[in-house]
Amino acid sequence: MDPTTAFLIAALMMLLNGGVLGLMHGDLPAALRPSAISWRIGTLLQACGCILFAVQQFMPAELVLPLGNGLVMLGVAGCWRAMRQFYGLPDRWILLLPALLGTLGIWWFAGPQPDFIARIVIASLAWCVMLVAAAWTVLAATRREQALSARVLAGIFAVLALFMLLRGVYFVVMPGAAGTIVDRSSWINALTPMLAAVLPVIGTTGFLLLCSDRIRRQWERAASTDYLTGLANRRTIAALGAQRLAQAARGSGGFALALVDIDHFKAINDRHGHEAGDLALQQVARLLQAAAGSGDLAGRQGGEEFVVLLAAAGAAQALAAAGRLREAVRAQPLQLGAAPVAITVSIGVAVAQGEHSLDDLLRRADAALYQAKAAGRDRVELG
Ligand SMILES: Nc1nc2c(ncn2[C@@H]2O[C@H](COP(=O)(O)OP(=O)(O)OP(=O)(O)O)[C@@H](O)[C@H]2O)c(=O)[nH]1
Repeated sequence: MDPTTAFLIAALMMLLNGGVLGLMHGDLPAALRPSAISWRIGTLLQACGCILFAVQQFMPAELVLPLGNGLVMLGVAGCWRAMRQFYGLPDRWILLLPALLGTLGIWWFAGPQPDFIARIVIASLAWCVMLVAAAWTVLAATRREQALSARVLAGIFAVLALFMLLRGVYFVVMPGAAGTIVDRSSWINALTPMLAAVLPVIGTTGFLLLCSDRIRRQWERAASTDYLTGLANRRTIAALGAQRLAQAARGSGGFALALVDIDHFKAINDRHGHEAGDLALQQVARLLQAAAGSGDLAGRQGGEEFVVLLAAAGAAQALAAAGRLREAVRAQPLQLGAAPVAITVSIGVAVAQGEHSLDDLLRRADAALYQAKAAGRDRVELG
């Protein structure tokens, strides 16, 4: 296929893909929309640039080359910006610098000082800088958010950067290979529009997968954690507790459960307001999590009641761990303005003894908690 037709087909594919992303825009969560808009603008600019490349024989070179290259490079900058927005990184005007410098260089070597090789080198460099930066943005983020789609997208950026680099080197090493980028005699010119279409076409699919992966993770997090404290919620505790109970029943590791209840919590709400009550819950959650051992898991059971799954070999170890939880909460009063509010917790502990139901263990811990409350609160009892 000749490069002109290839550029036109590539532009059409880019516009169609941008259009699909546009149709899905309303379904994306508000937080992802700015990034999706930047990606769409990026694909649109690249498509416009490709159309100009396709019709470059019919227009003056000093106009069409800086304009076409400028549009494509700004489009790549748009995709890079989209990635930064996706990962919550700040907007920086410097993101536009490679595209602007590249356009300026191409204008200079198309008009005042015509030089095909210089134009290719400048365009290759500008592309490489932006693509490597975009790949780096995505790869750095995948350390926090491990998504296969992110790796695929980073791979697309990296492969394109490599192609642009090799293309630049090819034209420098083979100076007579072609006179323009739509010259049919060069095989690399036939490949260029196809590879230029990879980012706005395949990359758009990767971008949509990235969005759907982010949405799935957010839903999973929302379904498994408590919205107020960020701890595991009752559903997660039930699932993980049942797992650990089964492991303990098979003899692989001891397991105990601590049911932690804030003392006189209603009084905090009544005296200082519901918001202060929420702050108290958040503080207790933080302290329990910090005091829990590496193999333990703290969760919010509901209201002012927490559960800590303890990797404890026996009653003595479980009581010691629960004692540390109680001390940690007691040691840090809630700072509400000038007056610190003392917070204590009562804890009921139950050690797994071959039960097969977490509810049985919870019932024992609840009975122990009742004893702790009845015995004056701020204490630990074994069930
Ligand atoms: N601020 C706030 N309060 C909550 C939340 N969930 C439950 N509560 C309140 O927690 C209080 C629980 O009070 P009670 O069950 O009487 O227990 P208590 O005052 O802690 O007394 P003891 O457990 O006997 O020491 C009620 O006033 C609930 O309204 C919440 O998410 N935020």
